[in-house]
Amino acid sequence: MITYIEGIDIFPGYRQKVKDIVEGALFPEAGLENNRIGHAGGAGGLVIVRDLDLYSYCESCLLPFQIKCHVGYVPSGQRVVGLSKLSRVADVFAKRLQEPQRLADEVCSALYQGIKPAGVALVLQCTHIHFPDIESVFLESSQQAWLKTLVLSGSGIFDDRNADVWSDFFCLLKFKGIEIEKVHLRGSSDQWWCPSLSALSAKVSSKTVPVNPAMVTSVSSILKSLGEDSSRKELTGTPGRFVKWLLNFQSIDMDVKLNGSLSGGIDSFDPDREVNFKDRQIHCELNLPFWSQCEHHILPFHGVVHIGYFISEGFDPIAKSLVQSIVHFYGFKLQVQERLTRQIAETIAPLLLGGHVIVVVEASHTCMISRGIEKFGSSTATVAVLGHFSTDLAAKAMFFQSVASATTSRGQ
Ligand SMILES: Nc1nc2c(ncn2[C@@H]2O[C@H](COP(=O)(O)OP(=O)(O)OP(=O)(O)O)[C@@H](O)[C@H]2O)c(=O)[nH]1
Ligand SMILES: [Zn+2]
Repeated sequence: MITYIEGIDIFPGYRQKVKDIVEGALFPEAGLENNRIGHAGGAGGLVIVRDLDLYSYCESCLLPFQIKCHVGYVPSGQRVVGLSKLSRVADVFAKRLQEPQRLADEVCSALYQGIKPAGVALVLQCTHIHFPDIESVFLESSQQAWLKTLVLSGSGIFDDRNADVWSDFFCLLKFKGIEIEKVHLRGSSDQWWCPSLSALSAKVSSKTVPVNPAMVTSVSSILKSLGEDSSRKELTGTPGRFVKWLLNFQSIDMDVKLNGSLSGGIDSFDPDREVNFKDRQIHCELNLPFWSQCEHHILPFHGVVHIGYFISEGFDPIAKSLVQSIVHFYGFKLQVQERLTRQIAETIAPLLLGGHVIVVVEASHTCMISRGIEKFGSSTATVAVLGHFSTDLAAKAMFFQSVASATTSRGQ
C-alpha cells in the first residue's frame, strides 16, 4: 500500500488500529461514594475535549479539509480513558479519504466500542476550500473561499438527539463560542459539502474539454493503492473531478487570457519623463482574492493581494478588473508565493509611469496544515517592492498602514 509521499505517511489511518490506541490507556476511576446521588468520575461524569484541530482528505475531490473536533463521553464501569486518546482515535479516521458525516459516525462508533462508556457524542466543524474553476473565476471574482459544515454523531445515551445529555454537551460547547442553533446543520438544505459536486461546478465542467483518460486511470490506481474500493459509489467520479481541478493549472498564454489589455492606455511607462513624487498620490487596490497551487506539494494556497502604486493628478488608476485578471492569471499556475508576488509586481510596473509598485500577498497554505508541520491557523505574507517604494520609507509605511487597516476590517 503506497501512502508515503516524500517519506511522509499521508494516510496512516488506513493501517492504525483503535484497539491498540485505547487499550493501554483505560484507567480505573471511582464514581460517587455510595450514599451520594448524582454522576461523577468513572460513573457518569460527562467528559468533553474541545477544539481538536484535525484535517482529512475529501473523498469527492481529494483536497484536504480542516476539522475542529469536539468529543464528549460519559464514562461507565468505573474507568476513564486517557484524554489524548480521544484525539488519536479521531485522527485514525481523519487520515483517510472521508466525508464529514461518515467521519463523525466512524469516530463515534470506534470510541463507543473501544471505551465501552455510557455514551459518546461528537461534533465536527469542517471547512473545505472552494477552489473555483479557472473560467468562472475570470468571470466572477466574488467567489466564496471556504465552505463550512457542522455534523453530529452520537451513540449510547447520545443516540437520542433530544436527550438531556446533548443539552449539557452543547452548553459547554457554547461556552467556547459555538452556538449550535446558529450553525448550518447538514441535511437541513440540499447544499453539497464538496464544491466539486455543486450544480455550478457540474455546469462549468460540462463546457470544458473532457479530461485526459490516462490521468483519470492514474488517479484511480492511487485510490486502489490506498486500499480503497474505487468502485465505491462515492469514489466513482473522484478521479475525474481531481484531474479536472488539476488541469486548471495548465500553462496558458497571458496575452490570450487577458485579451491584449496589457498594452498602453493608463499612466504609461516613459523612462525619460521626470517623476515628481510630491504631486503624486499612492493608489491602493486591496484585498484582491487569488487561488493558487503550491508546486512543491500540489496543494492549494489561497488569500488576497494588495497593490500600491503612484498616480499623477488627472490620470485614472488601472482598471480594477485588469489588476484582478493579472492576479488570477499568475494564481492559476503551479506556484510559490514569492514568485507570484514578484510576477504580479513585474506585470503591473510597465503600466505605470516609472514602474514604481509595491505588492503584498497574504495567504494560507494547505500544505502547512494538512501535512508535514501541521501549523493550523498559520498564514504567510510576501512583499515585492519595485522602484521608488524601495527608498521612500514613508510611502512604503503608508501603503503597509492601508494593508493593515484592510486586514483589520476583514476581521483577520
Ligand atoms: N482521563 C484523563 N487522562 C489524562 C489526564 N491527564 C493526562 N491524561 C492522559 O493520560 C494518558 C497517558 O497515556 P500514555 O499512553 O501512558 O501516555 P503518552 O504516551 O504520553 O500518551 P500520548 O499523550 O497519547 O502521547 C494520556 O492519554 C493523557 O492524555 C486527566 O486528567 N484525565
Ligand atoms: Zn471536496
